[in-house]
Amino acid sequence: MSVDGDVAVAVEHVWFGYRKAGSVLEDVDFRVPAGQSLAILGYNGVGKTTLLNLIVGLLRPSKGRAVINGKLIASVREVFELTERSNLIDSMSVRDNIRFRDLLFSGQGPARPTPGMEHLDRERLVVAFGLAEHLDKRVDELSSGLRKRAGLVAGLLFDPRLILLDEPTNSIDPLTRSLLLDCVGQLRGDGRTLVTVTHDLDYCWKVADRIIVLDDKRIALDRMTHDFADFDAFKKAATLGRQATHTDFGLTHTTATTIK
Ligand SMILES: Nc1ncnc2c1ncn2[C@@H]1O[C@H](COP(=O)(O)OP(=O)(O)OP(=O)(O)O)[C@@H](O)[C@H]1O
Repeated sequence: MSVDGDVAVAVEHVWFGYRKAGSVLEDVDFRVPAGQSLAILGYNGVGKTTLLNLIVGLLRPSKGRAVINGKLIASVREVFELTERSNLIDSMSVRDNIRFRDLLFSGQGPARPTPGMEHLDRERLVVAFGLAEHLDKRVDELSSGLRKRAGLVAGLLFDPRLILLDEPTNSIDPLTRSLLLDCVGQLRGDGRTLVTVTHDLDYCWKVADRIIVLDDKRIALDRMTHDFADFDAFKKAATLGRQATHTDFGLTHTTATTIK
């Protein structure tokens, strides 16, 4: 089964459910043209991570298909997925994780620049994300922000063409966030295909060409970001026009009632 030439990812009438959670996605259908930066949005638990896992083949649709175009993206090496727990093995150091990836990918796909394994601490990505001093720490000894940075760098070092990011801006500090936005902007400028699952609307506005909003198991909105006049209009659409209402949580002591 083939995919149209310039399509990097095809999600075709996909249905999926977990045994316990029941149906999660119903008839989800879209294509990601090569070189597009797509953001997938939607409220907690709507099925965004599930969709990413269907694309990379970790899950199998009950109906339809989700495929990566093998003509454009020829090997596993060219696909990088940053998962929420990060794509690293906890019990190994960051350096060993990168070595392991290098070993796994050696001989796969067309010749591409490989990270200088002997001088990892001097690799541009490692230096830029401030990882040099953390290379020999075990992943499970890193803070969650450092783990995210390490996961990103370990994936990007191998020059992927299809980059799938699950909540990349979660738990990172403002400086790293701005580095990440810069980095994603450059990857987008370089024609890589990006699919980001996120709640970060500012990230979408800055580095996504298109947003898909999932709601109630289906695609509720599929729009190009340049279609919106300004960030406020974008934000309204991306949140499906819903607004938080004021809620009294009963946590204040402004009333003089005491429990006896
Ligand atoms: N392994 C699993 N087994 C059973 N149910 C699951 C599993 N993973 C996710 N679910 C359920 O499927 C639904 C979709 O989960 P998913 O993680 O894809 O949502 P999400 O949109 O990424 O959420 P969030 O924004 O909170 O990260 C949720 O109801 C979740 O509880």
